[in-house]
Amino acid sequence: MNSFLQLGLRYRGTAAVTSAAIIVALLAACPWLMDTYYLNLLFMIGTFVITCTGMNLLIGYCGIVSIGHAGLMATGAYVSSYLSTQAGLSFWVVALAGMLMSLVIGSLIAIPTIKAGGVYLSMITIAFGVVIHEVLIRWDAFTGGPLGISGIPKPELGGYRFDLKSMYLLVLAVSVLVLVLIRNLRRSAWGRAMIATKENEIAAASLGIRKFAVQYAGFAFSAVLAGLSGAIYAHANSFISPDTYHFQTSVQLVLIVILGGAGTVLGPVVGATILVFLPELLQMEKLRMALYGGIMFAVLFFLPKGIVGTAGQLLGRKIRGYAKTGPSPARERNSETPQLFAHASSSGAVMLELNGIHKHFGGLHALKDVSFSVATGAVHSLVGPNGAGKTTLLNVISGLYSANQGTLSLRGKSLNPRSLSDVTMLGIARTFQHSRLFKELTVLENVMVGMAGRRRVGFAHALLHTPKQRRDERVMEERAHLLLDLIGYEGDRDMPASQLPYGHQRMVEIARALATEPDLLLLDEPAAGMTAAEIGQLEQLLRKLTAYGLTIILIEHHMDFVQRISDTVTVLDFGKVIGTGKPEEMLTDPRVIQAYLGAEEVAAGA
Ligand SMILES: Nc1ncnc2c1ncn2[C@@H]1O[C@H](COP(=O)(O)OP(=O)(O)OP(=O)(O)O)[C@@H](O)[C@H]1O
Repeated sequence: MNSFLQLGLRYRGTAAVTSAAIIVALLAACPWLMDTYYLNLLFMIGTFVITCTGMNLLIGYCGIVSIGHAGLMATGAYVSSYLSTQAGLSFWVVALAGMLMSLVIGSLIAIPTIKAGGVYLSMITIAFGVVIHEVLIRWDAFTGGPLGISGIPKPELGGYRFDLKSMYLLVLAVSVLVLVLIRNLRRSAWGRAMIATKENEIAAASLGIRKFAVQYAGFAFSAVLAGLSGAIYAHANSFISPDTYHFQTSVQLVLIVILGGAGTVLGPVVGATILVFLPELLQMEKLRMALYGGIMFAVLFFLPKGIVGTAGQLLGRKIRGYAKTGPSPARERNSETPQLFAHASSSGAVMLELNGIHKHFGGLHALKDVSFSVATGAVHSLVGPNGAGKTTLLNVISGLYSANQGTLSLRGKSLNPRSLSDVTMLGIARTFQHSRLFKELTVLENVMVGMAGRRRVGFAHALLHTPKQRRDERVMEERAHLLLDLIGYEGDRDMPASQLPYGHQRMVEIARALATEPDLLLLDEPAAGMTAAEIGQLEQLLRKLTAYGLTIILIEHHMDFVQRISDTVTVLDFGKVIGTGKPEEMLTDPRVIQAYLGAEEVAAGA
């Protein structure tokens, strides 16, 4: 049955490639099938597809809504037009120069944009678009001012001068290439890292993913594509002026992505086709902005996932680039995987040492002079009533918070973390009190994204789907399967994580943390919400991990579980350590019972 299913899905994959090839062939035949009016419209769609595929990377995958990309198109268009009209350089050289300048300007704008984040992010891009538009109007010597640049020559290749037909074919070829590149990227560790950062910055950082690196890569690539599309448009049209790169153009670009479906490979194609044809069909040139506003409102209200995203949902499967052409092939489960943890240190030595840790939140003193050490290969539990400071301590160890006072050392070396991702790379992984799986990613991808910090190939390898990228991807996929075997996950690994029952989410989150190859694993209430059977499975897993040499710090409220699994227990109350010792001693200590139950209940019980 399974092999029938796989055969069917493989057929479906081949059918998709064949259909795409037929559509491209039909589009390539268009110059001989239609008049110049429609060919011009198709050409416009192509230039939008190139820019908006880059913007889709930014909006749909990185979660950055740029409303200033018209400024980057203008950069490519003006630099290439200036160089070809003033210096007589060939289109191929000036287009490259336009792309490079867009990359430089895009990089300059990406830095403050990514650093600012949140609502300021889009405001910076709007300001950028407005500034560029002003520059185009006022810098006469370079831009020709309000009159723009005219007489821009058509590209030439080996003595052949391009006309509308060949420009259209060039745009078609570039659009197809760009769509393939983005599809490749989405299926790589870079694509997974981008989506992880967009969904949950903190969880992504806890896997060693540096937000700036992945978002900058997305911004830079989108800037290059905007520059390229600007250069192609300028040389096809022979004339450009500031009017082409108005604020309205930036809004139109965002609308194309959202209408088509942000985060879907084909979204920009569908969005651009509708937004180019619709005003023509409705003869609404003067009311174009009002029409865009109406469409934006309708899409956000009725189709928040855009046309392709919604169609994918309705069809019951994803039309996204990452949708696999078949389920992961049937494989033998392998729950004994010590090779995954070959680097773990020898037991007995001190793994982590905390000395006089203090943490304040304004007037609240959440941690007061916390000191204890954690032995390698041990399960060290942190217990204490609600608000005692357990999670705060885990946040300090994992680098999410920095301590106001005190020192930490890992394997005898001072742990002076600057960020969560730095700490992960030093060999500390964590889970969170409430599940933070990435819902847009599948179960398998959630585990694979845990390897993105250490095992990500170069951006160019990911874009081009090189043999090295394919090799690395296979290794990561195999490791992810082994980790899912290890946690005893029996369900569908290609299912989106959003559909997992809660207990499974917690276990998959542990597999994801293990994918970062830690020596020390921090678990914040992993058994919360689990059934008794699932807690039993968790217990077995933790025993196996410590047998492989991992050290575990566990926050848990299930005291019988803590008693069974822990080598050492530290009890916190009001941010202070009230004791560290063997579980049977600590959990029966009157101070601990009092901290949990409160003095009055203890007295009443006595
Ligand atoms: N980011 C923060 N800003 C302000 N106060 C905080 C912050 N994080 C924690 N606190 C406060 O610090 C104290 C300790 O909280 P913490 O979450 O560490 O306790 P806990 O022992 O993990 O509790 P629980 O078992 O309920 O999770 C609480 O009073 C909490 O409100």
